[in-house]
Amino acid sequence: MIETNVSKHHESILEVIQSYYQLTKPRIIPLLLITTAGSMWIAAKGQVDPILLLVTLTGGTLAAASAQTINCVYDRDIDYDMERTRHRPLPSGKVQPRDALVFALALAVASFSLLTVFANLLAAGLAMSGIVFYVLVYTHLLKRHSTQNIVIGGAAGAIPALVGWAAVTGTLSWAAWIIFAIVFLWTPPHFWALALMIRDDYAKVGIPMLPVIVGEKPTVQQIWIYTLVTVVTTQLLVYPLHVSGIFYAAIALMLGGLFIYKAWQLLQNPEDRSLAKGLFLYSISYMMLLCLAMVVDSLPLTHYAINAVANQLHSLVS
Ligand code: HEM
Ligand SMILES: CC(C)=CCC/C(C)=C/CC/C(C)=C/COP(=O)(O)OP(=O)(O)O
Repeated sequence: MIETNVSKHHESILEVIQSYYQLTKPRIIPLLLITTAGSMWIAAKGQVDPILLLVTLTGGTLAAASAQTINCVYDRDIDYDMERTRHRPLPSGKVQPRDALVFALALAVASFSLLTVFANLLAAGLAMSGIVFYVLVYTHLLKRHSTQNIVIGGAAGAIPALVGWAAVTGTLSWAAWIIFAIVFLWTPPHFWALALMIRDDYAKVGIPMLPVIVGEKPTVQQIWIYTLVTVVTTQLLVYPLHVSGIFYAAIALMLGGLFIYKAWQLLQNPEDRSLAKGLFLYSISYMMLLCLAMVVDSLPLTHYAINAVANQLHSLVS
């Protein structure tokens, strides 16, 4: 009897923890952290202090979790009406809105303190501005009112790249803004590909996502343009900025080529949902591998290997 009660108690604690965990929309956070890491490695020229890395990624996680939790509180009405989001902790009644807000505040305070003490005030301030931008500009001002919601709101998702750069250098340089721009420009193809697949859900609750308002063809045209501009922007780190080298340039071109190819296929068949799904899934691998290439390219070992190969080639030719 006692045993049953104890195990029930444990089960409910676990359920509560799981509900709070779900409030943070945890599946998106790793990719935000990968962009932060890519930025940190370039900023540190391949030699990142492991403690600073840990602190920055933890602070970034706490800030993103806070932002997502507040978004869950704000959007609990429409989340209840959409099939995809109905089972989230607030619409399903597992967590009370007030408790979720206290949780979000605690996460934000923890993030700000950690980043201020162990990184710097600029990194901490940027993380907080990410929360404010995502909640105020995207969730409150734009999401329900403009077809440009995710274009402008997408800036919030690009802020972690600035946080990473700031944590390492204490300032923001051109390169930091280029990495910001890469994530910013990548967001419309990433999200609109998904929105093409689930536009009926958004239409049902009156969210003016681009495919709901203008239809498939103009949406895929926009996706096409943003994809091209994203791929061109990735090369600015190589030229004129010279912060990344030949390894990154080659990988970014290959990944970009495939991104363009998939966007082109969709441009030819705007109503094909499996192509939209393919582009959405690829957009995630694309960003992950692109940031990984930034990291590998920045490592001293990579410079060493590329110089060795270049010297070999040189001696073969001469
Ligand atoms: C305003 C900007 C953005 C919007 C509106 C958006 C929206 C979405 C939505 C609705 C999903 C589906 C999630 C679900 O099924 O619950 C998704 C998935 C995802 N997003 Fe975004 N996204 C944005 C920006 C970003 C950014 C900046 C990143 C990271 C750099 C990102 C990373 C991901 C990942 C990794 C997934 C897949 C999650 C999974 O495995 O289910 N997103 N996004
Ligand atoms: C530095 C810092 C704290 C940055 C925060 C950035 C952040 C949390 C970006 C997330 C972007 C995102 C996945 C939006 C989901 O849209 P949605 O909420 O409209 O999706 P839904 O339809 O699933 O609710």
